[in-house]
Amino acid sequence: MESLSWVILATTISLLIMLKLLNYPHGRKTHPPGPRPWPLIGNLNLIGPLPHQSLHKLSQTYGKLMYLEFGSTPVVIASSPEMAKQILCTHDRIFASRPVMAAGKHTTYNYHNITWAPYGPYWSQGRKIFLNELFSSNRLGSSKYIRVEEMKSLLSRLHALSGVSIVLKDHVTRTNLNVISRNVLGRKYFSASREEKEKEMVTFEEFQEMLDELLLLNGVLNVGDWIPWLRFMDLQGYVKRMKALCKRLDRFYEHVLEEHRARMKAEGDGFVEKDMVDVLLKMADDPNLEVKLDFDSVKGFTQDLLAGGTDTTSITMEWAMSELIKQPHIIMKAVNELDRVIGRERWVQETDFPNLTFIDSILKETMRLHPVAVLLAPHLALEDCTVAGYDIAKGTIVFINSWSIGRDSDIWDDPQSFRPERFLGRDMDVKGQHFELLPFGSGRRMCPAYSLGLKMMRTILGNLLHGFNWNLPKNIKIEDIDMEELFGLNTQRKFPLVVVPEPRLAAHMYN
Ligand code: HEM
Repeated sequence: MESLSWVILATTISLLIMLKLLNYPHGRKTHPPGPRPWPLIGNLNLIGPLPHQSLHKLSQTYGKLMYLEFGSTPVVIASSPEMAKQILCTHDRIFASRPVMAAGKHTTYNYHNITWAPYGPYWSQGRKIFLNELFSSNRLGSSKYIRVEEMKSLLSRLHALSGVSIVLKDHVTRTNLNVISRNVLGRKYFSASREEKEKEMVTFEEFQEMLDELLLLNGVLNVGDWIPWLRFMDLQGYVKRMKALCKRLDRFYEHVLEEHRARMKAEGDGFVEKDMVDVLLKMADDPNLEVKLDFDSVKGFTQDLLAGGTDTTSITMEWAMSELIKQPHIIMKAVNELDRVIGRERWVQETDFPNLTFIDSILKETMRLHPVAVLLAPHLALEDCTVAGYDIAKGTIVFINSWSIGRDSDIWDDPQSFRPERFLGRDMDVKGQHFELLPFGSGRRMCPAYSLGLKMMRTILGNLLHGFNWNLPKNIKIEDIDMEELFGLNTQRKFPLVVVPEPRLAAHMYN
């Protein structure tokens, strides 16, 4: 009896494999060109540890709209401005959802945040809250003092480290996390070191490590997502890690919410929202809200804000400084602009940016070559659709390869070179209207906080260059700076950039 079952199973699998091979491409649908998928694994064998680079190479053979199968899931990759425009603008609504994936389920309270929420009333209400309540120009204006204070504190911290080798990203991340947590949570909930740990439940390093793990797990190719019948085995152990991380993060959010709820209760009718968690908690209490928010929503949204606002900016700063240190003449040009526009007796402010066109070009050039979200976030086709004459079936997962678009020689002269001048006098911004440059995406799912991200990056980069000369540690030469990447939802340098700051302005400026 047992051997009969084995024969039936083997025959069924062979038949399935033969049907798959005979039926490629499927039915009458003409999906975009792409490599022939293998049974069971599809094209996963072609994807290396840096998926955006593997896909970039494949697109040079198969074209700017390419069809693959990851396991049994249909996937389309768009690698040109025109194809990105088709997905994010022409057919924006059809591609406005997110796929169901383990990261959304296990690390964001079962899709209760914005980033992983499927397109629908919950997402659209959350997005409105982000845009109208949390990132409105009024709110960004009234929290400017926090950004100014934290910027000053970064500059004096770096001044105290003059002549010392530092991991630049750690310092910028700390500043971002301070800004974001004061905005979102009302204060810094992290103690500076383990010695001070009794003051708070988590140190800055521990929280940073949790965020790194979160971003990594949100970007990994988890086999169970693509080959559903293997899901239960959790072959790479990612789901186990997601669940463990979620528990640790949840303890932290519970602690934050408990404090906020206690103040809300104590103040009763006189309660006034002081931070974003207050705003969200008040909404969770609102019976008239179109879609009910619960405490998981408050935690999910809070996590979006903390994770979205911290690493994105510091990773971009680290890439910018890595490129600049390799080309000191660009730093000289930037510093000349700063001396001319700002002078030596004040720091760069957010309002200076219309006059700092070269620094702005450095930022754009950094985001062209090193977009943090190299594949944006996955989009899901909600309906069958035709793009550039090809059929894309409902349920297809679409990635926009913004890394590849930034390296396309049809669009960019000498694309591999870091040349900020290419943006001078060119009418191209990063706000989702120019599909050649999409660091924040475009359309309905575009980053809702791009304006905060830009404010932070511009002032940090401007002041790092204004306040310091940057050297490499003695034993490191410019040729030693490699530009290897580590893939994740945010793609960062594989090896952190170590630099030595030397003050450039008079000592009183740093106090
Ligand atoms: C350098 C700064 C930043 C960059 C480059 C960036 C980039 C992006 C990108 C590429 C997306 C996905 C777009 C798509 O799916 O097509 C995104 C979405 C998102 N970002 Fe940002 N971001 C930045 C800063 C921030 C900040 C400061 C926050 C919050 C404080 C934030 C919160 C979010 C959220 C919640 C989403 C999900 C939107 C949705 O699915 O509807 N980001 N961001």
